[in-house]
Amino acid sequence: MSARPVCVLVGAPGSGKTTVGQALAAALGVEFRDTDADIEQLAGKPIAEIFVDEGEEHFRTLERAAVAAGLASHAGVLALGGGAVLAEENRAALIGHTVVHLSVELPDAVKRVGLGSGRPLLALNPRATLKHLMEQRRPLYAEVATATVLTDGRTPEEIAGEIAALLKP
Ligand SMILES: Nc1ncnc2c1ncn2[C@@H]1O[C@H](COP(=O)(O)OP(=O)(O)OP(=O)(O)O)[C@@H](O)[C@H]1O
Ligand SMILES: O=C(O)C1=C[C@@H](O)[C@@H](O)[C@H](O)C1
Ligand SMILES: [Mg+2]
Repeated sequence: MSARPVCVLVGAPGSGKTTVGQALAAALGVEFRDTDADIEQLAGKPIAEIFVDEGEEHFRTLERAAVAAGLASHAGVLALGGGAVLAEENRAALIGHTVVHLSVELPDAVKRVGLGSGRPLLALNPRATLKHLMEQRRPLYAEVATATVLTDGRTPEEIAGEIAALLKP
């Protein structure tokens, strides 16, 4: 069945895509879907294990397929993995969609991801890695976003409420 998401969420690790996405979907009364969870379900193992067993390139291949499938078939809120915007194919696929960038600055992102457990790219030195990832990706999130919502110092419910208001026709 063909459908399109009411809202696609992008942002750095710890920006709250999964947490805010679930709150937003509940507020709108629609389903929530997360490409990271789709990939784990398809692969039958956690993302951290995919990185160890098959490598990041293989993960990115699975991610491009999960992004394309989600954009083509999910009618609710769709959260993308933090690195999905790195692929030109994914950025092109997002054109024409309602894409909200959950922006976060380094201090809040570090607090939220903690020691980076379950996030293979952040396993070593989470603060320095996050700083680098965020600098590299900020222009890419801005490129695909149709709106940017600030998340620092705000609760997931407040953020979801702002996005829900933005989505009203
Ligand atoms: N606005 C917020 N305020 C405080 N804590 C938050 C906020 N948003 C998310 N968190 C917490 O930060 C952690 C990371 O959030 P979440 O997993 O939703 O981020 P994400 O953007 O989906 O990350 P990833 O890219 O790794 O999937 C969780 O423990 C969550 O409870
Ligand atoms: O920032 C990233 O590159 C990633 C973020 C997560 O959502 C997962 O998609 C994976 O751990 C890679
Ligand atoms: Mg997530």
